Parts: sequence; C-alpha cells; structure tokens
Amino acid sequence: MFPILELISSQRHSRYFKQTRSHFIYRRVRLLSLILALLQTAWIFVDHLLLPEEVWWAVAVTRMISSAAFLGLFFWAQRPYNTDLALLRLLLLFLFLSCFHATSTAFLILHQVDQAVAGYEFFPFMIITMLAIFPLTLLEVAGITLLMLTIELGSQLLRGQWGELTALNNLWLLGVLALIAGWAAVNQMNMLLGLYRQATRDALTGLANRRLVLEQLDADIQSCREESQPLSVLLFDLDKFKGFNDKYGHAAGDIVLKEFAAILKQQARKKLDLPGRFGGEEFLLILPGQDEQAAIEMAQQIGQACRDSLVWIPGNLQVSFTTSIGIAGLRLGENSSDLIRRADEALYAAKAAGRDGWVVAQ
Ligand SMILES: Nc1nc2c(ncn2[C@@H]2O[C@H](COP(=O)(O)OP(=O)(O)OP(=O)(O)O)[C@@H](O)[C@H]2O)c(=O)[nH]1
Repeated sequence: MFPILELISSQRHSRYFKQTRSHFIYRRVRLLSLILALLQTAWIFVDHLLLPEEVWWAVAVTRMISSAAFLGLFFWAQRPYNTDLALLRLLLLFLFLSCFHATSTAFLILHQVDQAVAGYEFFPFMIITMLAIFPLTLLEVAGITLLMLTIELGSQLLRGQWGELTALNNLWLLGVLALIAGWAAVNQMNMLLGLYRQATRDALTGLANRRLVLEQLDADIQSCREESQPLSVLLFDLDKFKGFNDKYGHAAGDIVLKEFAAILKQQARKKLDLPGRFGGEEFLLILPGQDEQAAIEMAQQIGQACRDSLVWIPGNLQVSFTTSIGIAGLRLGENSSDLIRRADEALYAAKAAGRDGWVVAQ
C-alpha cells in the first residue's frame, strides 16, 4: 500500500484504523465543545466591557444559543467509533462557530460597531486554524476549507463588501491559513498512521498484536450490539509447539508462526475480520457480524489449510503443522473478557479431545 494514498482519502484505511481515528476525533471534538461552551458564556462579560448595551444583549443571546449547541455536541456520545458520525461532529463544530460568527457580525454591522473592537474580525481565522487540531486527510481538509471560504464569501456578499480590497485580503488570508493548518492536519494523520502501525503490529507475524485485538474486540462488540449483529471469535493454539521447537529449533518455530499468520490473513474476510497474535503460539480471530455456524466453517477451512501446508524450514526440511481451535459466539450482555474466557475453555476442550480440531464454547 502507498502511504501517500492513505493521506489523500480514508478509503484505503483499515476498518480498525478508521475506528481509532474516529474515536480520536470524537474525543477532541468533545473537549473542544466543552471549552467553547464555557468560553462562549465567559466572553459575554468581556463583550459587556467592549460593546454598546443594545448590541451586547443580542450578541449575548447568540452566545448562549451557541453555548447550548456546543454542550449538545459535548453530551452527544452515541457511536464514538463511527467514522461518518465523527466527521459529522467535526463539521457541526465548524458550522456552529461559523453560524455564531455570521449572526454576531450581522448585529455588529446593524449597530455600526467596529468589528475590530471585540476581536470579531479575527473569528474566521481562528475557526480555520482549528483544522490543525485534528488528524485529517487531504480531501477532508479541502472539503472543510472550501466550506469555510464559501461561508466567508457568502457573508461578504450579504454585507455588500464583496470586491473590496479588505474582503479580498481576508479571503486570501483565510486560504493561506487553511494551507498551513491543513498541512498540520495531514501531518497529524501521517503521524497517527505511523504510530498506529508501530503500536498495534506484532513484529514477527505482522498481524495485530494483543493490545489491538483486545481494543478492537471491545469496539466490535459495541458496534455489533448497536446494529443487532452477531459476533464470534476463534482462539487458536498451535499443537505440540514446544516439541516442534525442541526438535527443529526456535528459528523453524518462527517460520511456522509466520506461515500460520499468512493462513489467517488469507482466510479472514478482507477489511472485516481481524486476525491477531494473542501471545506466543496463540492467535485470535474476530469475526464481526458472523454467528457460530459461520465461525465453525471458518475454523474448518483454517484447520484444513494448516494440515495442507508444507513449510520449508532450515535443514532443507518440509513440515506441516496443526492447530486446535476454541469457538465462541457473543452472548447477550457478555463482555470481551467473558467471551475470550469461553473461547479459551473451548480451546482447552479441543486440546483434551486430541488436538487438530475445534470445539464450540457452551
Ligand atoms: N519459535 C517460537 N516459539 C515460541 C514463540 N512464542 C512461544 N513459543 C513457544 O511455544 C511453546 C508453547 O508450548 P506449550 O504452551 O507448552 O504447549 P505445546 O507444546 O504447544 O502443547 P499443546 O499446546 O498442549 O499442544 C513454548 O515452547 C514457547 O517457547 C515464538 O515467538 N517463537
């Protein structure tokens, strides 16, 4: 995959990265909303010192309304891992600020108050620089910039300022600031992608590590509950792996672990299932939206692929290997720890039943 394409649009991001970034944006929007809600209210007192009484009232009411909107955004905690909702939250944050600016400016103009007095002229520039707070793709930055420029252009037309030198200068400045803040936003995205890869990948197999698997399982359980979808997990443990290591050496064991990871990647549904290394020679596969029956079919395919595999190991030898599998389908009210515990019990039962097989958790 070309990293540059991941910076242009989110189309190529894995479902897991999308969820992580969405949660990241969700938390930042919430924090900013709370700060803005408090600042909007506090600024009423500053306005009182700077604005004439008749405008102050109107602007104060506008501030209270926008404060309430920001509080609404702060308390809106539904589906924090959803990408569309994360971007909608971000858009609302920008729109609420722009609406406040447009309305308060209209009051100031109506009462012929110099906007520079209370810093209202500065507002659109502050809004656009907020882009830098979020990890965004180039297309998202371009979309928000276009929206902000359109709003500024629209308000210039309404104020009858379009074509004036100061108005053109404002548009130019907005564009330049958008470029700088947008660059910072895309840079954040790049950093987040890099850190995400480092923090979530197992160095030997390239699969998701235990940390990502556990985080993702929690997120998937929540999403599947919200959408009334089933979810299953498969827990794998390679058979007699200690004996294999002792007989052929640790390096040969590593080759088998990589081969098994390749089988998991091949069998898992692209961009839907998450295979991960759970520890040592234990692996977990999360199947969101799949019930126990589908999980059994997947277990059978993976078990067969292991039996069919012929792996070259040092000493010019070819070996195959087998795995035991514990299967568990999510139950009502169950959390990730309980689900994994049941899968582990099933895995233990599969080992006790002679290995190279699967058992569904009771
Ligand atoms: N080569 C290699 N071996 C590993 C790695 N991580 C864990 N192991 C080995 O995996 C083996 C796990 O063995 P056990 O859990 O005792 O069980 P087993 O021999 O697989 O037997 P059963 O699970 O009962 O079939 C240990 O010998 C570990 O050293 C690794 O990264 N590379």
